Amino acid sequence: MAYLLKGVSILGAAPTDLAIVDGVISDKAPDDAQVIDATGLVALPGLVDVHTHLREPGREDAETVETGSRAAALGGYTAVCSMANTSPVADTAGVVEQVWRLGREAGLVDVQPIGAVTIGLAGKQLAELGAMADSAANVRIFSDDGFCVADPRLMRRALEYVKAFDGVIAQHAEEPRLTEGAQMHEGEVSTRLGLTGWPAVAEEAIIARDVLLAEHVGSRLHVCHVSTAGSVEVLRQAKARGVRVTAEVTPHHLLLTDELAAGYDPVFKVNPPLRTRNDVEALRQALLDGVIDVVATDHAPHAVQDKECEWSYARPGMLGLETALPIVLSVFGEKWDLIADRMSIAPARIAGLTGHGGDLSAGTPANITLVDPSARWVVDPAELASRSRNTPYAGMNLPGRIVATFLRGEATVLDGKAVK
Ligand SMILES: NC(=O)N[C@@H](CC(=O)O)C(=O)O
Ligand SMILES: [Zn+2]
Repeated sequence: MAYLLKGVSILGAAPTDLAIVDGVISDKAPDDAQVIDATGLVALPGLVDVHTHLREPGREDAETVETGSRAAALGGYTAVCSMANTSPVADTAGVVEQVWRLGREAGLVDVQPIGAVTIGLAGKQLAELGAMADSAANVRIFSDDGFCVADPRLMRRALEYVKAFDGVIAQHAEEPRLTEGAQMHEGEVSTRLGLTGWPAVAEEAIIARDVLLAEHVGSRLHVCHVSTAGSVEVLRQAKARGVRVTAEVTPHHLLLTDELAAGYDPVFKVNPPLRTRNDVEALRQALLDGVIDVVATDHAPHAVQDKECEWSYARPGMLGLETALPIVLSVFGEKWDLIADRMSIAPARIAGLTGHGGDLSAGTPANITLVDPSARWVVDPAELASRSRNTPYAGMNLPGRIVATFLRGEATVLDGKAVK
Protein backbone atom coordinates (compact mmCIF):
# COMPACT_ATOMS: atom_id res chain seq x y z
CA MET A 1 0.00 0.00 0.00
CA ALA A 2 1.27 3.48 -0.94
CA TYR A 3 0.14 6.65 0.83
CA LEU A 4 0.16 10.33 0.00
CA LEU A 5 0.01 12.69 2.97
CA LYS A 6 -1.34 15.85 1.35
CA GLY A 7 -0.54 19.22 2.87
CA VAL A 8 1.41 17.81 5.80
CA SER A 9 3.76 19.93 7.88
CA ILE A 10 7.07 18.15 8.42
CA LEU A 11 8.24 19.14 11.92
CA GLY A 12 6.22 22.34 11.78
CA ALA A 13 7.54 23.51 8.37
CA ALA A 14 5.33 24.86 5.56
CA PRO A 15 2.77 22.36 4.20
CA THR A 16 3.97 19.91 1.59
CA ASP A 17 3.10 16.48 0.21
CA LEU A 18 4.83 13.38 1.55
CA ALA A 19 4.59 10.04 -0.22
CA ILE A 20 5.16 6.59 1.25
CA VAL A 21 6.00 3.88 -1.29
CA ASP A 22 7.35 0.37 -0.67
CA GLY A 23 8.18 1.13 2.94
CA VAL A 24 10.22 4.25 2.27
CA ILE A 25 9.58 7.95 1.97
CA SER A 26 9.36 9.07 -1.63
CA ASP A 27 9.13 12.27 -3.69
CA LYS A 28 6.36 10.88 -5.86
CA ALA A 29 3.28 8.81 -5.14
CA PRO A 30 1.85 6.26 -7.60
CA ASP A 31 -1.66 6.98 -8.94
CA ASP A 32 -3.25 4.34 -6.73
CA ALA A 33 -1.80 5.74 -3.49
CA GLN A 34 -4.25 6.23 -0.65
CA VAL A 35 -4.58 9.97 -0.19
CA ILE A 36 -4.73 11.29 3.38
CA ASP A 37 -5.76 14.89 3.86
CA ALA A 38 -3.06 16.01 6.27
CA THR A 39 -3.99 19.68 6.40
CA GLY A 40 -3.05 20.99 9.84
CA LEU A 41 -1.24 17.77 10.73
CA VAL A 42 2.43 17.48 11.69
CA ALA A 43 4.68 14.58 10.64
CA LEU A 44 7.40 13.45 13.03
CA PRO A 45 9.83 10.56 12.81
CA GLY A 46 8.15 7.62 14.57
CA LEU A 47 8.62 7.89 18.32
CA VAL A 48 11.09 5.58 20.07
CA ASP A 49 10.81 4.59 23.74
CA VAL A 50 13.92 3.34 25.52
CA HIS A 51 11.99 2.30 28.65
CA THR A 52 8.79 0.24 28.33
CA HIS A 53 7.48 -2.55 30.56
CA LEU A 54 5.52 -5.09 28.49
CA ARG A 55 5.02 -7.70 31.28
CA GLU A 56 5.27 -10.72 28.99
CA PRO A 57 6.31 -13.37 29.91
CA GLY A 58 4.70 -13.72 33.32
CA ARG A 59 2.17 -10.96 33.91
CA GLU A 60 0.03 -11.15 30.81
CA ASP A 61 -2.92 -10.05 32.96
CA ALA A 62 -1.27 -6.60 33.17
CA GLU A 63 0.10 -6.31 29.59
CA THR A 64 1.28 -8.49 26.74
CA VAL A 65 3.75 -7.74 24.00
CA GLU A 66 0.76 -7.34 21.70
CA THR A 67 -1.38 -5.06 23.90
CA GLY A 68 1.65 -2.97 24.83
CA SER A 69 2.65 -2.74 21.17
CA ARG A 70 -0.84 -1.52 20.30
CA ALA A 71 -0.70 1.09 23.06
CA ALA A 72 2.69 2.16 21.71
CA ALA A 73 1.49 2.50 18.10
CA LEU A 74 -1.53 4.52 19.27
CA GLY A 75 0.87 6.78 21.15
CA GLY A 76 2.83 7.39 17.95
CA TYR A 77 5.68 4.96 18.66
CA THR A 78 7.38 2.81 16.03
CA ALA A 79 9.90 1.20 18.39
CA VAL A 80 10.02 0.38 22.08
CA CYS A 81 12.73 -1.15 24.24
CA SER A 82 11.18 -3.67 26.60
CA MET A 83 12.56 -3.88 30.13
CA ALA A 84 13.91 -7.12 31.51
CA ASN A 85 11.86 -7.37 34.75
CA THR A 86 9.51 -10.02 33.42
CA SER A 87 8.90 -13.47 34.90
CA PRO A 88 11.06 -15.29 34.00
CA VAL A 89 13.50 -12.38 33.89
CA ALA A 90 14.95 -11.56 30.47
CA ASP A 91 18.43 -12.65 31.52
CA THR A 92 19.10 -15.32 28.87
CA ALA A 93 19.25 -15.44 25.09
CA GLY A 94 16.13 -17.64 25.19
CA VAL A 95 13.91 -15.12 26.93
CA VAL A 96 15.06 -12.05 24.97
CA GLU A 97 14.53 -13.99 21.72
CA GLN A 98 11.04 -14.96 22.86
CA VAL A 99 10.09 -11.33 23.53
CA TRP A 100 11.68 -10.20 20.27
CA ARG A 101 9.74 -12.85 18.34
CA LEU A 102 6.46 -11.92 20.03
CA GLY A 103 7.10 -8.33 18.97
CA ARG A 104 7.61 -9.37 15.37
CA GLU A 105 4.43 -11.44 15.45
CA ALA A 106 2.40 -8.52 16.80
CA GLY A 107 3.94 -6.39 14.05
CA LEU A 108 2.80 -3.04 15.46
CA VAL A 109 6.13 -1.60 16.62
CA ASP A 110 9.69 -2.85 16.67
CA VAL A 111 10.15 -4.44 20.09
CA GLN A 112 13.81 -4.32 21.09
CA PRO A 113 14.40 -6.36 24.26
CA ILE A 114 16.64 -5.02 27.01
CA GLY A 115 18.60 -7.75 28.80
CA ALA A 116 19.10 -8.03 32.54
CA VAL A 117 22.51 -7.08 33.94
CA THR A 118 22.40 -9.70 36.70
CA ILE A 119 20.83 -13.15 36.92
CA GLY A 120 17.23 -12.84 38.11
CA LEU A 121 17.83 -9.09 38.74
CA ALA A 122 19.27 -10.31 42.04
CA GLY A 123 22.38 -8.13 41.85
CA LYS A 124 24.75 -11.00 42.62
CA GLN A 125 26.10 -12.46 39.37
CA LEU A 126 26.36 -11.06 35.85
CA ALA A 127 23.85 -12.49 33.39
CA GLU A 128 24.99 -13.88 30.03
CA LEU A 129 25.34 -10.46 28.42
CA GLY A 130 27.37 -11.72 25.47
CA ALA A 131 24.90 -14.47 24.59
CA MET A 132 22.03 -11.96 24.66
CA ALA A 133 24.04 -9.59 22.46
CA ASP A 134 24.78 -12.38 19.97
CA SER A 135 21.19 -13.68 19.94
CA ALA A 136 18.59 -12.91 17.29
CA ALA A 137 17.36 -10.14 19.61
CA ASN A 138 20.72 -8.37 19.19
CA VAL A 139 20.57 -6.86 22.69
CA ARG A 140 22.59 -3.67 23.20
CA ILE A 141 20.98 -2.20 26.33
CA PHE A 142 21.20 -4.02 29.65
CA SER A 143 19.31 -3.04 32.77
CA ASP A 144 18.14 -4.45 36.09
CA ASP A 145 15.45 -1.73 36.06
CA GLY A 146 13.08 -2.01 38.98
CA PHE A 147 16.28 -2.62 40.95
CA CYS A 148 19.57 -0.80 41.09
CA VAL A 149 22.84 -2.53 40.28
CA ALA A 150 23.98 -1.46 43.73
CA ASP A 151 27.26 -3.40 43.99
CA PRO A 152 29.94 -1.13 42.52
CA ARG A 153 32.17 -4.03 41.54
CA LEU A 154 29.38 -5.69 39.54
CA MET A 155 28.53 -2.36 37.94
CA ARG A 156 32.14 -1.90 36.93
CA ARG A 157 32.31 -5.42 35.45
CA ALA A 158 29.09 -4.89 33.51
CA LEU A 159 30.40 -1.62 32.05
CA GLU A 160 33.64 -3.36 31.07
CA TYR A 161 31.84 -6.30 29.51
CA VAL A 162 29.51 -4.30 27.24
CA LYS A 163 32.28 -1.97 26.09
CA ALA A 164 33.49 -4.69 23.71
CA PHE A 165 30.33 -4.47 21.60
CA ASP A 166 29.41 -0.83 22.33
CA GLY A 167 26.60 -1.86 24.64
CA VAL A 168 25.18 0.35 27.35
CA ILE A 169 24.18 -0.23 30.96
CA ALA A 170 20.89 1.51 31.81
CA GLN A 171 20.88 2.11 35.54
CA HIS A 172 17.85 2.43 37.81
CA ALA A 173 19.65 4.77 40.20
CA GLU A 174 18.49 3.99 43.73
CA GLU A 175 20.83 3.33 46.65
CA PRO A 176 18.76 0.61 48.33
CA ARG A 177 20.05 1.31 51.84
CA LEU A 178 18.68 4.85 51.58
CA THR A 179 15.23 3.81 50.36
CA GLU A 180 14.29 0.96 52.70
CA GLY A 181 10.53 1.09 53.22
CA ALA A 182 10.23 4.22 51.09
CA GLN A 183 6.74 5.13 49.89
CA MET A 184 7.18 8.56 48.30
CA HIS A 185 9.60 11.47 47.89
CA GLU A 186 11.23 12.44 51.20
CA GLY A 187 10.27 16.02 51.97
CA GLU A 188 7.67 18.30 53.43
CA VAL A 189 4.75 16.29 52.02
CA SER A 190 6.02 12.89 53.25
CA THR A 191 6.51 14.37 56.71
CA ARG A 192 2.97 15.73 56.71
CA LEU A 193 1.49 12.43 55.48
CA GLY A 194 3.63 10.28 57.74
CA LEU A 195 4.97 8.16 54.88
CA THR A 196 8.56 6.89 54.74
CA GLY A 197 10.60 8.99 52.32
CA TRP A 198 12.79 8.19 49.27
CA PRO A 199 15.40 10.93 49.51
CA ALA A 200 16.78 12.62 46.40
CA VAL A 201 20.29 11.69 47.48
CA ALA A 202 19.50 7.97 47.02
CA GLU A 203 19.33 8.66 43.27
CA GLU A 204 22.05 11.29 43.10
CA ALA A 205 24.65 9.21 44.98
CA ILE A 206 24.32 6.31 42.52
CA ILE A 207 24.47 8.58 39.47
CA ALA A 208 27.59 10.27 40.86
CA ARG A 209 29.21 6.88 41.48
CA ASP A 210 28.22 5.51 38.09
CA VAL A 211 29.42 8.45 36.00
CA LEU A 212 32.80 8.01 37.72
CA LEU A 213 32.76 4.28 36.96
CA ALA A 214 31.75 4.90 33.34
CA GLU A 215 34.53 7.46 33.03
CA HIS A 216 37.06 5.09 34.56
CA VAL A 217 36.07 2.24 32.25
CA GLY A 218 35.46 4.43 29.19
CA SER A 219 32.12 2.72 28.69
CA ARG A 220 28.55 3.86 28.10
CA LEU A 221 26.11 4.57 30.93
CA HIS A 222 22.45 5.46 30.51
CA VAL A 223 20.52 6.78 33.51
CA CYS A 224 16.86 5.74 33.70
CA HIS A 225 14.08 8.07 34.83
CA VAL A 226 16.10 10.97 36.28
CA SER A 227 13.91 12.71 38.84
CA THR A 228 15.82 15.32 40.85
CA ALA A 229 17.45 18.71 40.35
CA GLY A 230 20.59 17.35 42.03
CA SER A 231 20.83 14.50 39.51
CA VAL A 232 20.70 17.05 36.71
CA GLU A 233 23.70 18.87 38.21
CA VAL A 234 25.71 15.64 38.49
CA LEU A 235 24.91 14.82 34.85
CA ARG A 236 25.71 18.35 33.69
CA GLN A 237 29.18 18.14 35.23
CA ALA A 238 29.82 14.63 33.91
CA LYS A 239 28.85 15.59 30.38
CA ALA A 240 31.03 18.69 30.54
CA ARG A 241 33.95 16.35 31.36
CA GLY A 242 33.13 14.16 28.37
CA VAL A 243 31.79 11.12 30.24
CA ARG A 244 29.81 8.82 27.92
CA VAL A 245 26.55 9.18 29.79
CA THR A 246 23.00 9.67 28.51
CA ALA A 247 19.85 10.18 30.54
CA GLU A 248 16.09 9.99 30.29
CA VAL A 249 13.19 11.74 31.98
CA THR A 250 9.59 10.52 32.04
CA PRO A 251 6.55 12.60 31.07
CA HIS A 252 5.20 12.22 34.62
CA HIS A 253 8.34 13.64 36.20
CA LEU A 254 8.06 16.59 33.80
CA LEU A 255 4.53 17.36 34.96
CA LEU A 256 3.45 15.89 38.30
CA THR A 257 4.65 16.58 41.86
CA ASP A 258 4.66 14.84 45.24
CA GLU A 259 1.66 16.93 46.38
CA LEU A 260 -0.47 14.37 44.50
CA ALA A 261 0.33 11.74 47.14
CA ALA A 262 -1.81 13.71 49.61
CA GLY A 263 -4.97 11.94 48.40
CA TYR A 264 -3.31 8.53 48.99
CA ASP A 265 -4.40 7.42 45.50
CA PRO A 266 -1.82 4.76 44.54
CA VAL A 267 -2.13 5.69 40.86
CA PHE A 268 0.45 8.37 41.79
CA LYS A 269 2.84 5.89 43.39
CA VAL A 270 5.88 5.39 41.16
CA ASN A 271 9.63 4.80 41.27
CA PRO A 272 11.44 7.07 41.43
CA PRO A 273 8.70 9.01 43.22
CA LEU A 274 7.09 12.22 42.03
CA ARG A 275 9.28 15.04 43.33
CA THR A 276 8.89 18.77 44.01
CA ARG A 277 8.03 21.72 41.76
CA ASN A 278 11.70 22.74 41.91
CA ASP A 279 12.75 19.32 40.58
CA VAL A 280 10.16 19.47 37.81
CA GLU A 281 11.51 22.86 36.71
CA ALA A 282 15.11 21.59 36.69
CA LEU A 283 14.13 18.51 34.64
CA ARG A 284 12.34 20.65 32.06
CA GLN A 285 15.36 22.91 31.72
CA ALA A 286 17.69 19.90 31.46
CA LEU A 287 15.64 18.43 28.62
CA LEU A 288 15.74 21.79 26.81
CA ASP A 289 19.53 22.08 27.38
CA GLY A 290 20.22 18.51 26.30
CA VAL A 291 21.68 17.53 29.69
CA ILE A 292 18.84 15.01 29.65
CA ASP A 293 18.85 13.37 26.23
CA VAL A 294 15.46 11.74 25.91
CA VAL A 295 11.91 11.42 27.13
CA ALA A 296 11.19 7.79 28.02
CA THR A 297 7.77 6.63 29.15
CA ASP A 298 8.63 4.04 31.83
CA HIS A 299 5.21 2.64 30.81
CA ALA A 300 4.52 0.41 33.83
CA PRO A 301 1.16 -1.35 33.57
CA HIS A 302 -0.18 -2.97 36.72
CA ALA A 303 -3.25 -5.14 37.28
CA VAL A 304 -6.17 -3.65 39.22
CA GLN A 305 -5.49 -5.66 42.39
CA ASP A 306 -1.88 -4.43 42.45
CA LYS A 307 -2.88 -0.79 42.14
CA GLU A 308 -6.32 -0.32 43.69
CA CYS A 309 -5.32 -1.11 47.25
CA GLU A 310 -3.81 0.66 50.22
CA TRP A 311 -0.93 2.99 49.20
CA SER A 312 1.77 1.01 51.01
CA TYR A 313 0.75 -2.26 49.32
CA ALA A 314 0.39 -0.84 45.81
CA ARG A 315 3.01 -1.53 43.16
CA PRO A 316 4.87 1.52 41.89
CA GLY A 317 4.43 2.52 38.25
CA MET A 318 2.09 4.24 35.81
CA LEU A 319 1.02 3.91 32.19
CA GLY A 320 2.77 6.17 29.72
CA LEU A 321 2.75 5.13 26.08
CA GLU A 322 -0.59 6.58 24.97
CA THR A 323 -0.17 9.92 26.74
CA ALA A 324 3.56 10.70 26.38
CA LEU A 325 3.44 12.99 23.35
CA PRO A 326 0.34 14.89 24.58
CA ILE A 327 2.00 15.47 27.97
CA VAL A 328 5.23 16.68 26.35
CA LEU A 329 3.20 18.95 24.05
CA SER A 330 1.30 20.37 27.00
CA VAL A 331 4.55 21.06 28.89
CA PHE A 332 6.69 22.47 26.05
CA GLY A 333 4.22 23.53 23.37
CA GLU A 334 4.82 22.88 19.68
CA LYS A 335 8.62 22.72 19.79
CA TRP A 336 8.75 20.12 17.02
CA ASP A 337 12.52 19.94 16.58
CA LEU A 338 12.93 19.39 20.31
CA ILE A 339 10.17 16.77 20.38
CA ALA A 340 11.57 14.90 17.36
CA ASP A 341 15.05 14.85 18.86
CA ARG A 342 14.17 13.90 22.43
CA MET A 343 11.42 11.40 21.56
CA SER A 344 12.75 9.80 18.36
CA ILE A 345 16.20 10.73 17.07
CA ALA A 346 18.17 10.59 20.33
CA PRO A 347 16.42 7.47 21.69
CA ALA A 348 17.00 5.64 18.38
CA ARG A 349 20.68 6.59 18.57
CA ILE A 350 21.03 5.43 22.20
CA ALA A 351 19.31 2.11 21.44
CA GLY A 352 21.17 1.64 18.16
CA LEU A 353 17.91 1.30 16.23
CA THR A 354 18.87 2.16 12.68
CA GLY A 355 15.90 2.99 10.49
CA HIS A 356 14.21 4.84 13.35
CA GLY A 357 14.74 8.47 14.28
CA GLY A 358 15.31 9.52 10.67
CA ASP A 359 14.88 12.93 9.05
CA LEU A 360 11.88 12.04 6.84
CA SER A 361 13.87 12.66 3.67
CA ALA A 362 13.24 10.71 0.44
CA GLY A 363 14.67 7.21 0.47
CA THR A 364 14.61 6.77 4.27
CA PRO A 365 12.45 4.13 6.01
CA ALA A 366 8.86 5.35 6.44
CA ASN A 367 8.65 5.27 10.23
CA ILE A 368 6.33 8.20 10.77
CA THR A 369 3.95 9.66 13.32
CA LEU A 370 1.19 11.98 12.15
CA VAL A 371 -0.12 14.30 14.87
CA ASP A 372 -3.02 16.73 15.06
CA PRO A 373 -1.67 19.30 17.53
CA SER A 374 -4.92 21.24 17.67
CA ALA A 375 -7.16 18.31 18.60
CA ARG A 376 -7.74 17.98 22.33
CA TRP A 377 -8.99 14.85 24.07
CA VAL A 378 -9.93 13.77 27.54
CA VAL A 379 -8.08 10.77 28.96
CA ASP A 380 -10.50 7.94 29.73
CA PRO A 381 -8.69 4.95 31.27
CA ALA A 382 -11.34 2.58 29.88
CA GLU A 383 -10.51 3.64 26.33
CA LEU A 384 -6.77 3.00 26.50
CA ALA A 385 -5.40 0.06 24.52
CA SER A 386 -3.17 -1.02 27.36
CA ARG A 387 -4.50 -4.00 29.27
CA SER A 388 -4.05 -2.00 32.49
CA ARG A 389 -5.80 1.16 33.65
CA ASN A 390 -3.27 2.88 35.90
CA THR A 391 -2.97 6.23 34.16
CA PRO A 392 -2.39 9.26 36.40
CA TYR A 393 -4.00 11.50 33.76
CA ALA A 394 -7.60 10.24 33.93
CA GLY A 395 -10.01 13.07 33.14
CA MET A 396 -7.30 15.43 31.95
CA ASN A 397 -7.88 17.39 28.77
CA LEU A 398 -4.70 17.05 26.68
CA PRO A 399 -3.53 18.56 23.40
CA GLY A 400 -2.38 16.40 20.50
CA ARG A 401 -4.06 13.45 18.89
CA ILE A 402 -2.06 10.75 17.10
CA VAL A 403 -3.86 10.47 13.76
CA ALA A 404 -1.65 7.87 12.11
CA THR A 405 1.50 5.85 12.69
CA PHE A 406 3.48 4.12 9.95
CA LEU A 407 5.97 1.32 10.57
CA ARG A 408 8.19 0.84 7.49
CA GLY A 409 5.38 2.19 5.34
CA GLU A 410 2.61 0.06 6.84
CA ALA A 411 -0.08 1.93 8.75
CA THR A 412 -0.35 0.62 12.31
CA VAL A 413 -2.74 3.44 13.24
CA LEU A 414 -5.15 5.26 10.89
CA ASP A 415 -7.80 7.85 11.83
CA GLY A 416 -6.61 7.49 15.42
CA LYS A 417 -7.45 3.78 15.52
CA ALA A 418 -5.19 0.75 15.59
CA VAL A 419 -5.25 -1.04 12.25
CA LYS A 420 -4.98 -4.51 13.84
N1 LIG B 1 8.72 2.74 37.55
C1 LIG B 1 8.06 1.97 38.40
O1 LIG B 1 7.55 2.50 39.39
N2 LIG B 1 7.93 0.65 38.22
C2 LIG B 1 8.54 -0.15 37.22
C3 LIG B 1 9.96 -0.46 37.49
C4 LIG B 1 10.88 0.71 37.35
O2 LIG B 1 10.94 1.35 36.29
O3 LIG B 1 11.60 1.01 38.30
C5 LIG B 1 7.73 -1.43 37.06
O4 LIG B 1 8.23 -2.41 36.49
O5 LIG B 1 6.57 -1.44 37.47
ZN1 LIG C 1 13.16 1.93 37.14
